[in-house]
Amino acid sequence: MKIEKIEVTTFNSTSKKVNDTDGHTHPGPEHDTTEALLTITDDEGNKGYSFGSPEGLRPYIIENFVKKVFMGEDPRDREKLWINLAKWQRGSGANLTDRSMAVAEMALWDLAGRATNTPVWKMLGGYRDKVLAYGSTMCGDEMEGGLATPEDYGNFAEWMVKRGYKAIKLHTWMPPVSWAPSVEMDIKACAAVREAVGPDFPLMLDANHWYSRMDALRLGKGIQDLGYYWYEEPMDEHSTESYRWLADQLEIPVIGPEYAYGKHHTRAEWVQSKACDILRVGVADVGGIGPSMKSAHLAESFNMDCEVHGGGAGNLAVIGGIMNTTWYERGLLHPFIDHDEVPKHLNSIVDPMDEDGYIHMPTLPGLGEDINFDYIAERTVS
Ligand SMILES: O=C(O)[C@H](O)[C@@H](O)[C@@H](O)C(=O)NO
Ligand SMILES: [Mg+2]
Repeated sequence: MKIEKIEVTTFNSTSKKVNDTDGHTHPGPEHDTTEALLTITDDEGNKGYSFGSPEGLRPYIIENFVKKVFMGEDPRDREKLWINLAKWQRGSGANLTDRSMAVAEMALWDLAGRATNTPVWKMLGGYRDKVLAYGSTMCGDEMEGGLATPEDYGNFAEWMVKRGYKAIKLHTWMPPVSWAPSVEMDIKACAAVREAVGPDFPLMLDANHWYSRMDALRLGKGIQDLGYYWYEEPMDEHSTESYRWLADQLEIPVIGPEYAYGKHHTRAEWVQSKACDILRVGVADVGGIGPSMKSAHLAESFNMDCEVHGGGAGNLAVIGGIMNTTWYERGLLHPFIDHDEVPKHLNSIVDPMDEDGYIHMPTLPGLGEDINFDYIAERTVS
């Protein structure tokens, strides 16, 4: 098997989500967008697919990095190809991102799964065929009836419990909301949710990223008193020592890192430094499924859980292949967003949740995405 073709199909679609000036996602008016599909084809006609952004898969990235490393190589040699791509990253002038690496690497996994009629989560070890989901809210906003007040969070939590979620994570208010960040308001929102769901329901807080140590400690103690299950990303994650300092002072488990650069190497530093009680990894954050599995296995070696950041086929596959995890992050949710609505470029969502709150691993070969190729072909722009 030899990689013969690497193509990016950019196509028109629509979205009901918009990003604020801090990059956080919120509901918005339906608008046109462009998406991108990477296709890798080998000399036996096997194909692997992976969705990404047109910017992350732009010709400069594909021609100068992905093709240089992948073309002519055996698509099954994922570790060799990923390492060689990672070596290019250092000299790429920050053009080759972990997220772009992840899209390219996941297309290799998808090709291998489709070629052998095997779901990727089974190739990764097939540890579980279903996983409980937690409802992960969007960041707070100032929308009437949205996530604008602690009561809004409490009401939405009641809805999520009725929908079947067995845990809930809040993302509270962050800039550019005019008065955010606010430790007091974060604690009020967490208290309203605790009140809404009762004393034993698992709750987590994913805070503002930019709090100071003292504010992060104050907030951590506040949610600790409310019996929260884990505390996530209250400070800039590039200060490992700040998280070691915080974790040392709190009973509530501190989880991370989510977005700190450095892949599985950074995660090794966090475990070694005792900067987290639960490790965090996501395919987009560390460059794909391979480095995610390395991170999860690292945590396992320390009897530590590793909770996966974000939804989607790649993260779900990692969860299906590892023992030391409990949840699938389903979201980001909002009262104005129907998470069960099927994106137009798919025939079905990859993470339907049953009435008991479980996501079942996909049965399709490869990553398991049920791609609507006709829709993509009809709206291809390049
Ligand atoms: O807006 C963001 O920072 C991300 O969407 C983030 O909130 C979300 O993916 C997350 O932190 N999950 O844990
Ligand atoms: Mg997070």
